Amino acid sequence: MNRLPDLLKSDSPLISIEIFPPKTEKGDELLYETLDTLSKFEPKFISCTYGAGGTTQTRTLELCQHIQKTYEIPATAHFTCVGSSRDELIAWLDKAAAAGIQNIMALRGDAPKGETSFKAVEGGLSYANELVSLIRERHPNMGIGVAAYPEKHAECLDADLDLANLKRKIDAGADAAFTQLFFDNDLFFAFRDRYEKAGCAIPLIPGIMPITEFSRIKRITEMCGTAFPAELSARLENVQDDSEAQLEIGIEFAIAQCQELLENNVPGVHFYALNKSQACQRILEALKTA
Ligand SMILES: NC(=O)C1=CN([C@@H]2O[C@H](COP(=O)(O)OP(=O)(O)OC[C@H]3O[C@@H](n4cnc5c(N)ncnc54)[C@H](O)[C@@H]3O)[C@@H](O)[C@H]2O)C=CC1
Ligand SMILES: Nc1nc(=O)c2c([nH]1)NC[C@@H]1CN(c3ccc(C(=O)N[C@@H](CCC(=O)O)C(=O)O)cc3)CN21
Repeated sequence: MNRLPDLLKSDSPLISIEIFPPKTEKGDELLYETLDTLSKFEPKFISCTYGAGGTTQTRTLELCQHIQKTYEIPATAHFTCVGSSRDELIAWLDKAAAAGIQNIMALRGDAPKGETSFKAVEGGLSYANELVSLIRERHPNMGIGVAAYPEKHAECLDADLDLANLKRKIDAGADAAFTQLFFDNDLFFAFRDRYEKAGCAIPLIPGIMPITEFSRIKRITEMCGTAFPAELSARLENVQDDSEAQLEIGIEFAIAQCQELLENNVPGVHFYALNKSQACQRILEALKTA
């Protein structure tokens, strides 16, 4: 009952949380605190990134096991094609399944730091749809999430082509699509219309990143190719030296954003909590009482 297709059958929205493996002891402490706090809201799953933003690939499975054992919340392991041959990918998938992981976020992955474009290794895979096919072939019962880009993936020159590439991942057997983070709901709604018209039939779940600090969000939106509304940017710039005020603006914005999405029938919300608890805690509290 912990696989994505089962989790999606529930009547309540699919609330999920994304974290990343820290590199330092202090980072570990922050993560464990965050998990203690956010697990109380009983998210349907907690996902852990794999080599994202220059972080490590080696701790994803260990942290997923920790989540399942400590909180009895299903974990979703992110997995990418970066740096691995087909045989190495298969070995990791077998290890994940043996570790009790029942859901995988199947990604191509970003180019490693310092490199400008993604290059498959010899005997490796080039696109996420190939990874979805490989998972379906080796582990037919695995729940599979894939990434969707309301504002188009930065490398793809054409929005319709990018949508066709998303459709390939769906046709290969993905169970749900999770969007890149965005701040403009109208962009999401326009994308959802195109997604449905293109015959994409699996649940499309918006990915939301609460703003916690202006400098961090600027760096992350650049990495993700996400538009930042001018009005929001101006409001944050006005309080450049006041981190409390930035956090408050971020929380208020995210609550309103999530409420509008839920009023417009999204199947859930995936939170890019990224090891911070405070903003998500306040947002989840507000959504519960709304
Ligand atoms: N490491 C992690 O945990 C996470 C990584 N990501 C990032 O998402 C981005 C890409 O990953 P995915 O969306 O899974 O990649 P993808 O393979 O779906 O798409 C990558 C690019 O290739 C194009 N493309 C896809 N399939 C194609 C095909 N068969 N033929 C020709 N072109 C094709 C797409 O339009 C896109 O521009 C990366 O930037 C990835 O790192 C997102 C979330 C978490
Ligand atoms: N292109 C792309 N790549 C991704 O990896 C990715 C997306 N998009 N979109 C959604 C989420 C956001 N991701 C992120 C974003 C930021 C950090 C991050 O804050 N990293 C730390 C690194 C800290 C460390 O090295 O320990 C940071 O402070 O930037 C991690 C994953 C992963 N996902």
